[in-house]
Amino acid sequence: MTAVEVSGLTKRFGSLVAVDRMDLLIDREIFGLLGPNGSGKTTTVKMLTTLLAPTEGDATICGHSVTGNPLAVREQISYVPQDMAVDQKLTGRENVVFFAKVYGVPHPRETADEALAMMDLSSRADDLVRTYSGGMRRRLELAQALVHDPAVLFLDEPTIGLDVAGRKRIWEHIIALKNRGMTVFVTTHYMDEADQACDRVGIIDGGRVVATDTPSALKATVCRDIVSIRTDGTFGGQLPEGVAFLGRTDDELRFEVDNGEEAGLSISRALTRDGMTIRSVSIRQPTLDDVFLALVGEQDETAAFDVGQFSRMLRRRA
Ligand SMILES: Nc1ncnc2c1ncn2[C@@H]1O[C@H](COP(=O)(O)OP(=O)(O)OP(=O)(O)O)[C@@H](O)[C@H]1O
Repeated sequence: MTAVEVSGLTKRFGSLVAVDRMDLLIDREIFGLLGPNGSGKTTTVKMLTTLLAPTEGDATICGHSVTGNPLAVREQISYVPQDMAVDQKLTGRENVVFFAKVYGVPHPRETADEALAMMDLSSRADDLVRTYSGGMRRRLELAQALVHDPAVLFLDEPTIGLDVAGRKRIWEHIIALKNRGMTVFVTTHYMDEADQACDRVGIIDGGRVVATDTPSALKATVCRDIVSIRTDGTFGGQLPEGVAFLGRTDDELRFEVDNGEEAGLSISRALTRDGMTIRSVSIRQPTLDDVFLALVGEQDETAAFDVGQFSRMLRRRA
């Protein structure tokens, strides 16, 4: 039975279509839902975790309908939102045991210890959570989510606010859970992490899934070299033959070309002729970020990232 089956899932808020006729099949894999701010990721996760009723369509989790049998769905899933509550005045173990009791797990203490061990937290289990690093708190949240042995784990931005080492470790744990047979549905802003860790990704824009595939298959759709040029000035759009404009982020223009080394020079000349100042030129293979840019288009980096939400997250993890 497919772990997650989404069919025509739609959510409208008044005239706004937040999620538009989504179809997905996800099973025993890490599936990353990627999209800019406001594209419908959280709304999707809320519908799949039975926290929000769809306007149309349905989804099943391990065969149970989110609309028809939400209680059965809840038995099969865990959801770790960005702002999950852990009690800082309790120890790690006390937090996880509390969760195990809430779920009615038969042996809460033993189950909590297993979950803590799985997240490499046994040695710090009796320390107060307020002494934990951000990465440890995130692992504690994962341990809490594991106490009732869910078939499907939903994670909202699991690595946001963590340092590089903390992020790497969280992904190692997520991959280990997948290898134990769990299905993991994750939302993230970090393309490089999705590229490395996700078996498949779905790119959502304006509530519509515009592409679903493995990161390598998606990158293969942008099969040429990428020339990325940092500039000042306004891009006039005049380009040498064979050069396709991929998009821009801040002061960086990206182009898709057959031969990066040859094209880098001719594009630079064309931009200079337009009165632009070239700051740097780099040539590389396509990344998932290029695919995202090609499909979703120009992103305002400040809008694509909720600074207030991020600051609250950092304070919470401090
Ligand atoms: N309760 C609500 N009432 C009205 N509109 C809503 C509600 N919840 C979400 N929306 C709108 O639905 C759209 C999708 O929002 P959603 O939170 O799902 O996006 P997202 O991709 O998760 O964004 P982010 O990356 O910021 O979390 C947005 O335009 C948002 O403003």
